[in-house]
Amino acid sequence: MSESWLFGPVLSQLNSGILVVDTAFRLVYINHFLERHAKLQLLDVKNKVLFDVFTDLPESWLRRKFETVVSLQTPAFSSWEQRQYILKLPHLRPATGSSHYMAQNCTMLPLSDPQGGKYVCLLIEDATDAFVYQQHLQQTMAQLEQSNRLDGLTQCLNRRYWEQQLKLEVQRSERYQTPLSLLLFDLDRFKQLNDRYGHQGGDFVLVELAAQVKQLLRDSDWFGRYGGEEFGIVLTNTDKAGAFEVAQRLCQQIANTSFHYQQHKIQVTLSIGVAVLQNFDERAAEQLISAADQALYQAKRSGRNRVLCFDSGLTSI
Ligand SMILES: Nc1nc2c(ncn2[C@@H]2O[C@H](COP(=O)(O)OP(=O)(O)OP(=O)(O)O)[C@@H](O)[C@H]2O)c(=O)[nH]1
Repeated sequence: MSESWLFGPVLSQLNSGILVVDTAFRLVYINHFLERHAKLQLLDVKNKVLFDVFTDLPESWLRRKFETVVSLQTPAFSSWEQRQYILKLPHLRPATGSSHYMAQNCTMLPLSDPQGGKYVCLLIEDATDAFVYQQHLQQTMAQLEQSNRLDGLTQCLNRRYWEQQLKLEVQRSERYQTPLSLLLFDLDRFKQLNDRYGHQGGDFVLVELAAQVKQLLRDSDWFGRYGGEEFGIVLTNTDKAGAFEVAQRLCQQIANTSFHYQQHKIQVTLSIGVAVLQNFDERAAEQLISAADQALYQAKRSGRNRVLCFDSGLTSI
């Protein structure tokens, strides 16, 4: 008994693409799924060369694949992870991020007719759901990684990540014999500011200040929030003179800035401690922080709104 009554409806209802070519790459068959997605009719394309009908195909790759399938008489596969699609077909989903085309898992099957004619059948399975899911996952992972590094309020680096970078920079500095400096700065009389403008006013100043500071730094510097209103900057490839210059510019620029909060113009000043990497033992990063912290403490004690450097003695500029 012939089963053609069965195959016709099944092939036309199938939610996967079927395409058959002979050994000269002439189209023998496409099913309804492909007619619909590629906006073609089998009658119009039958006997035409595959690459003339689908002009975007990876021709030389596909020729090699099909020839191997015919000569070895074994199937070949291509997943969307290796090659997102073979046939450039639009997908039917509303928004899928970076791709407008259907991601595909493809199987290439060797076929023979009763007269011994050879063919390749390309089965195309729509894998766009898996592709979209993976994209969302990657985006979420990237966002997570980002938020793991940043301080939630000011969007500069959080202390943990900043300290990791400081340690790495100390090692790099040792390996390449380059100078490394550290600034620790703290807002002056920030408690008064909070008392006067409320905690939200204080937060506003921290956010705006961080944005200003970022603009003054190089991409290679590491700017992080060390604690409440205390921040640290690792200045790569920067010696004492360079670090002083950056610190002073920062100090002056912030002192000359007004932060506009509600109807208020808020002025703040910074005290900054500077330290330069001098030894390379395993506690070098901690010692550098401690030296900058001592300089910062002295800057506070000697009147605030100033830069002090820690070296053999504490030097004011
Ligand atoms: N708004 C706001 N305030 C914070 C935050 N973190 C810490 N603070 C406040 O910062 C203030 C720091 O006060 P102090 O350590 O006394 O220092 P100061 O008033 O800045 O005085 P000096 O450092 O001596 O100039 C405290 O009132 C903290 O509550 C924050 O995330 N947001």
